[in-house]
Amino acid sequence: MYIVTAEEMYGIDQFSMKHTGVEASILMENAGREIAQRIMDMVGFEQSILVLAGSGNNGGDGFVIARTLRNMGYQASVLQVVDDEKITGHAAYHKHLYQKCDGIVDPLDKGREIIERLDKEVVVVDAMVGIGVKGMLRDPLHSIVTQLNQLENLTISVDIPSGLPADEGEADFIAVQASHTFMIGAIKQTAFVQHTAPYYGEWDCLDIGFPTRAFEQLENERKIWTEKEFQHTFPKRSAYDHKGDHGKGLIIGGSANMPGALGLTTRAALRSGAGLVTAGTTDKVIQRIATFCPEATFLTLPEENDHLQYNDEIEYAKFDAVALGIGMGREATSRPIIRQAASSKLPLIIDGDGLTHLKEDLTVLDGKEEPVILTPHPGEMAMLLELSIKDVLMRPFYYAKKFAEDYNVYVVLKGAFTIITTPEGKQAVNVSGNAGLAKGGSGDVLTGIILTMIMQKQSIFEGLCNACFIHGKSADLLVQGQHSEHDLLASDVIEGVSLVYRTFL
Ligand SMILES: NC(=O)C1=CN([C@@H]2O[C@H](COP(=O)(O)OP(=O)(O)OC[C@H]3O[C@@H](n4cnc5c(N)ncnc54)[C@H](O)[C@@H]3O)[C@@H](O)[C@H]2O)[C@@H](O)CC1
Ligand SMILES: Nc1ncnc2c1ncn2[C@@H]1O[C@H](COP(=O)(O)OP(=O)(O)O)[C@@H](O)[C@H]1O
Ligand SMILES: [K+]
Repeated sequence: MYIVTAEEMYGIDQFSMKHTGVEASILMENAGREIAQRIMDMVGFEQSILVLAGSGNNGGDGFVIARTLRNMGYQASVLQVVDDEKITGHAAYHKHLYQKCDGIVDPLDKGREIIERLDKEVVVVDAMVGIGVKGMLRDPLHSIVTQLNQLENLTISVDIPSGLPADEGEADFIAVQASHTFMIGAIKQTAFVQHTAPYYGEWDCLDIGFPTRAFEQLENERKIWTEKEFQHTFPKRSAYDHKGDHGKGLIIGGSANMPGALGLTTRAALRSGAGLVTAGTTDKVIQRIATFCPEATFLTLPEENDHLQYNDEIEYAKFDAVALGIGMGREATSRPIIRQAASSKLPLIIDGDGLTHLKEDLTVLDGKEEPVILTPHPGEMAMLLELSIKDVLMRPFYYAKKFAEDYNVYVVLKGAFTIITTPEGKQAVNVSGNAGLAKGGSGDVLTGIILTMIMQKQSIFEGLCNACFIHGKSADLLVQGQHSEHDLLASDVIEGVSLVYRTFL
């Protein structure tokens, strides 16, 4: 499923109409009928349904929904939240149809009273404004939305909660707080932005017949990565495989105060299926983590002040990929390791403290031909871009893409919705995972899984998406079973990888 801005959605619309000849009022009929079907799955005959219809095509969807529900025997009526003369075009056509089918339309001047007296059992369908919203809602919509948000009624938004912008980057708005949103044709970008996502409530995205080609012509490819994509792309193993077929990974990091991080990454890489994993770290760290990952091999690296020190004896050629920076600390003596690893001919993952070192000298990426993967959380992304965390959270798609393109790297911007971006700007969002992962060590586990995935027979992009999917799904399956979001530990997430494989493969 594609993730779009408002402008891209209008582009899909125009393309579909131009290239297939489908009419806008038919798309509206499809949208309204699909959503009505979903409402019927949720609501009983005994409940009344009040559709709030606005002036644009979103309101037009509302009239189709009300007509379909009434035809199926439901008690539905429309409160028109704009004056009659504002209803034009396809919305006017569907209003006319609705009224010809004996549909009731209450006018705007009754609006305040109707909403004030609304029984809490009444289901509200919000078809006031869709992706055509411009700026802050004006009255009467502003006051209707304020009123509505104080009620506890089940509220189902059509396409997008009214008032909410479809595009990231907007801070000032007032919007319907929906219980459910049924998006039409494609997922709107703000469904994955931290301060706007909660307005959608639970959501689903419905197909209304836009042709695939309409999505393929989009300049920015943004998709959601779900179990379908995971199952479709995850490489199968052959009966004759040997350990060399599943990658020899090197993990460099660890310091006296953070030995566990490296242990988590190493064990996660092993559990997710790497052929061989070597942890390159100080002798002290090896002593502390060796029993946690008995299948790993170790490479003792020199240290100074309990931190890794640059050394030119690492034989990179023996490995297929490197992950670097985990629990490494920020001592300047460790920094040259980044340049050294970047000059190896291997795919390179830079995580945690490695990103802080990288920021000191981004020229280490110059001319590197093999894939480089950065795995920042929003704080690290902000540090790399010299912005505030608030800026990054406001436009995560834009900033991840900008950095990926500017530096020719893959960016895995972590969070409740992790955004994976290729150097060409293609993006995917992983939605698996839960707040049980908001704990120290979760990111280290992800890095281990990423290392393994990029060494398997799949593209780097697919490998990154699958790694994020596995990591989040492990946490999801574990909190559905013996764990909760409170007690879940990063080390549990490693063991949960088995559950993911057994459930989905
Ligand atoms: N072919 C299509 O174009 C389809 C469109 N669909 C629906 O059409 C919607 C987009 O339709 P439109 O482009 O007509 O736009 P909308 O219906 O989203 O909104 C435009 C209307 O909202 C009013 N408005 C905008 N900003 C406002 C503000 N700040 N305060 C108060 N009123 C404001 C405008 O005056 C205008 O009348 C989608 O969200 C979707 O629900 C669906 O019917 C599917 C097919
Ligand atoms: N609320 C959440 N919902 C889903 N995933 C989350 C949530 N919070 C954190 N995560 C995931 O957990 C990981 C945390 O990584 P990071 O912040 O680097 O942690 P650490 O540095 O402690 O290892 C990321 O993969 C992130 O996507
Ligand atoms: K709406």
